[in-house]
Amino acid sequence: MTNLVVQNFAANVALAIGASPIMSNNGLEAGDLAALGGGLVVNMGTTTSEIRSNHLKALAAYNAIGGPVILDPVGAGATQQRREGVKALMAGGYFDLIKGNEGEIRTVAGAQGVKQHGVDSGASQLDLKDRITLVKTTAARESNIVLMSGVVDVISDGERTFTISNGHKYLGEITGSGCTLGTTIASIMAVEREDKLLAAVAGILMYEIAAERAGEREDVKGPGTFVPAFIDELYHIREECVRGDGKWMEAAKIESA
Ligand SMILES: Nc1ncnc2c1ncn2[C@@H]1O[C@H](COP(=O)(O)OP(=O)(O)OP(=O)(O)O)[C@@H](O)[C@H]1O
Ligand SMILES: Cc1ncsc1CCO
Repeated sequence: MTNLVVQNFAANVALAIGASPIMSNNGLEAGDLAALGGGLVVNMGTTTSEIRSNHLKALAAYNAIGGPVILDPVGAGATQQRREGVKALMAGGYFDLIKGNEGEIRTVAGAQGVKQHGVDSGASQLDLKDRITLVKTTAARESNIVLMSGVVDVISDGERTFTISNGHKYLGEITGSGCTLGTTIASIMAVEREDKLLAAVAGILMYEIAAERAGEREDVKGPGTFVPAFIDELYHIREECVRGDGKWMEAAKIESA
């Protein structure tokens, strides 16, 4: 259940990595979809009160059978409606993973006075140490996984915390890079059920290493040519995985925090 801006992009990212997307804004069919064994992304990017009620129905359906659910509180710190929306969703069920940029995760954590001017985070207000502490404590409080994306991503399940420094600047110059990172993670969480943090880290690395490969290509001249190259590189990493070739992971820049 993603926003109207990125639906097509998110479906293409899902296909590239070998997942099987279905864009459904109808909470009444969520029970049938949950039974298929996939994951759910609840993305608040273009939410209305009607969409929120569908999100809550879907959340209940996936929670009922333990299917993995991700919350992407897009633009959470930008408007009062979105701040209230985050609270309503978090009170309405369990999210296995909450992901967002700095402004969004600060809002999820309950910080006052966060001022996002759009869906982007804007200039960072926190140093890396404070970002790590915020992510770790919020994950411990919610008993789930929290991912704060950015140039350096911070992810924690409250006990294990990692920073990941892969990615490419063009990810910050296109719409939906955070949203489709959520699509990627949800797809892997649907398959790797034992260790959700491992699933999420694998998704981040696949996504960001594909972005690095795309950004370095000679045919990529800027954000416009980056998007199709990025989808191709996600597809290439998926093909390498299918062949049992895991060399792509040697590019991982991950540290325990
Ligand atoms: N300058 C950058 N260098 C490397 N990676 C980046 C950069 N900017 C963003 N990213 C990566 O892009 C992805 C999305 O992160 P970002 O924080 O930009 O999401 P977002 O603000 O929620 O995006 P959107 O609202 O456009 O969906 C992450 O994988 C992040 O690591
Ligand atoms: C630009 C934009 N506005 C609402 S959702 C979205 C896509 C990036 O999250």
